[in-house]
Amino acid sequence: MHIVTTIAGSDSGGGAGIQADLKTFQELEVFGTSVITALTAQNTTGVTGVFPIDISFVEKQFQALVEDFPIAAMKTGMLYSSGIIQAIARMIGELNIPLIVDPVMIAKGGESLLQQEAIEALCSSLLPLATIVTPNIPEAEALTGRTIRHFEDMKQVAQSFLQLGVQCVIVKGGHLAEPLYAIDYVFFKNGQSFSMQSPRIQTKNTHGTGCTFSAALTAFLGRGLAMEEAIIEAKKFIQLAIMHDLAIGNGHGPTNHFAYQQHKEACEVIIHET
Ligand SMILES: Nc1ncnc2c1ncn2[C@@H]1O[C@H](COP(=O)(O)OP(=O)(O)O)[C@@H](O)[C@H]1O
Ligand SMILES: Cc1ncc(COP(=O)(O)O)c(N)n1
Repeated sequence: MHIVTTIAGSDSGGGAGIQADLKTFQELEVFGTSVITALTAQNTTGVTGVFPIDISFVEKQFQALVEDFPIAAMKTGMLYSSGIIQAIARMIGELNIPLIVDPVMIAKGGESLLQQEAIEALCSSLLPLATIVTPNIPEAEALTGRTIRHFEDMKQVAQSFLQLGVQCVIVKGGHLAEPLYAIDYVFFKNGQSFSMQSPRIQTKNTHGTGCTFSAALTAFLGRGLAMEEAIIEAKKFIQLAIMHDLAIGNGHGPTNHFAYQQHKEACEVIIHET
C-alpha cells in the first residue's frame, strides 16, 4: 500500500481542498494522510470564513506522519500564510520524495486562499523543493509577474519556475479562452515539453478541479508511475471527473471523483510535442 500526504486547507463543502484530495487518493487506491493548514467555511457558492491553524500545530501534524509512515509522495494546496509555508518547506526539505506544489491562491468565487505577503515565501522557500508545480493561468501570472497571451509567454513563465529549481511545470489551461479544448502545457527541466488536449466540457461544476488534478498526480507518482505517464493519467482523471460532474449545491458544483474508476477506458487525451 502506497502512502501519500496532502498538505492543504479543509473545504467544508467537500469538493476541493483536503476532502477532494482524500477522495481522489481513495479512488486511486493509495492510502491518504493529511496535514490541515486552515479550515474554510465553504460551499459551492463561496467561502464564508477562513481559520488558519497555528504553525506549531501544522508542524505537529507533519511530524506525526513522518515519524510513523514511509510517505511515497506529497502535495501542497492552500497554505495561506508565509509562516505556514516556511514551516512546511523546512520539514519537507529534510525528506527526499516527489513533491507536487499546487499554488492555490484564489477560490473560484474570488476569495483569497493565500495572503498577498505569502507569495514571496512560496517562491523562495517552497517552489525550489517542488518536483512539479501546477499553476493555473492567473496563478502562473501572479507568481512570475508575466502576462500570458501566447504560447511564447507560457514558455517564458515556465522558464521562470524552472529557474527556481522546479523540475517540471504544468500550466493548466482551464482559464484559457479556448472554447473547444482544455489544454494544459507541460515543461521539463531538460527542455522537453508537450501539451495535453481534451474536449472542454460546458459546465459550471468545476469546484476543486485544480485540487483533484494535483491529488491524482500525487497518487500516480506515489504508486511509482514515471512522471510523464502520471501527468497524462491525472489529466484523464480530471477530464472524467468534470465530464461526469455532480450537480450538487446551488453554485459551482464539485467534480465526480468516482468517474475515473467507472470510465477510464473511455478517455482519450491528445498529446502534442511543443
Ligand atoms: N471545462 C473544462 N473541461 C475540461 N477540462 C477542464 C475544464 N476546466 C478545467 N479543466 C481542466 O481541469 C484542470 C484544472 O484546471 P484549471 O481549472 O485551470 O485549474 P484551477 O482549478 O486550479 O483553476 C486542468 O487539467 C484543466 O485543463
Ligand atoms: C480549501 C480549498 N482549497 C483549494 C481551493 C481551490 O479550489 P479549486 O481547485 O477549484 O481551484 C478551495 N476552493 N478551497
